[in-house]
Amino acid sequence: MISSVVLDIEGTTSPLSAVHDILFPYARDRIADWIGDERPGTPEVSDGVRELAGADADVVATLLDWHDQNLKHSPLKTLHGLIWERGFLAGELRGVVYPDVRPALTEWRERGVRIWIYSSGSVLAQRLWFSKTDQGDLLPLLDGHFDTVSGGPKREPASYKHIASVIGGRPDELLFLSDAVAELDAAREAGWRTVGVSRPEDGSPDAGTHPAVATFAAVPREEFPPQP
Ligand SMILES: CSCCC(=O)C(=O)COP(=O)(O)O
Ligand SMILES: [Mg+2]
Repeated sequence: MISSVVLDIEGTTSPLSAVHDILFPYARDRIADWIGDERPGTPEVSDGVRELAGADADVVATLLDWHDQNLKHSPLKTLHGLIWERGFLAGELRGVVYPDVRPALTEWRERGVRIWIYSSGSVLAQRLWFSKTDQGDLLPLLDGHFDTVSGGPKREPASYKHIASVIGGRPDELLFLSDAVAELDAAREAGWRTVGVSRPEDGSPDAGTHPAVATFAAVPREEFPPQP
């Protein structure tokens, strides 16, 4: 029986375009000024960049290069979250989720299933994203969040073993939903159940050897606890 569902964001709960066309450019435009003006988080982000890229690395150039390559390095994702926080608080940004997400999360919770987010976006960014969506505040439907700092890299089976040890339950009681086959492969290698989300709107690749759905409404419920 499924006890927890763990959800990716980009391409799974939310359109790729909302992240790539809105969030990412918003952050890129502000990276140089944020570091140059030493705004909050700058020392930690800069230390993290130098740790990964070398002590002599040009911090801003490295961050911009990582951003342009869509690398998921934690210092960049931390900085994204800090920049987006300003945007959310100023009302310039808001979360976007597919219409099938809220009804599914509500139903799964009614069945007693716990729901978690695991994204490369920082936990700060995730919480902002789900607290101010076009469908209202979804945070009350979520049990917790993992990012690359608290969960580890998303393509490593060890990350899923670690998350399992935090949320509890046998691996085969845990279901991971993602649009990325490499992430699904890593979760399956850790013993989890997997469902690939291939959203036609996103032009998502198919889910390889994983069961695939186009919306959360189609996620098979046979292994979920019954509805009360
Ligand atoms: C609102 S979190 C922003 C998503 C993000 O920064 C990202 O890199 C997408 O990663 P995901 O693991 O959700 O595919
Ligand atoms: Mg994704």
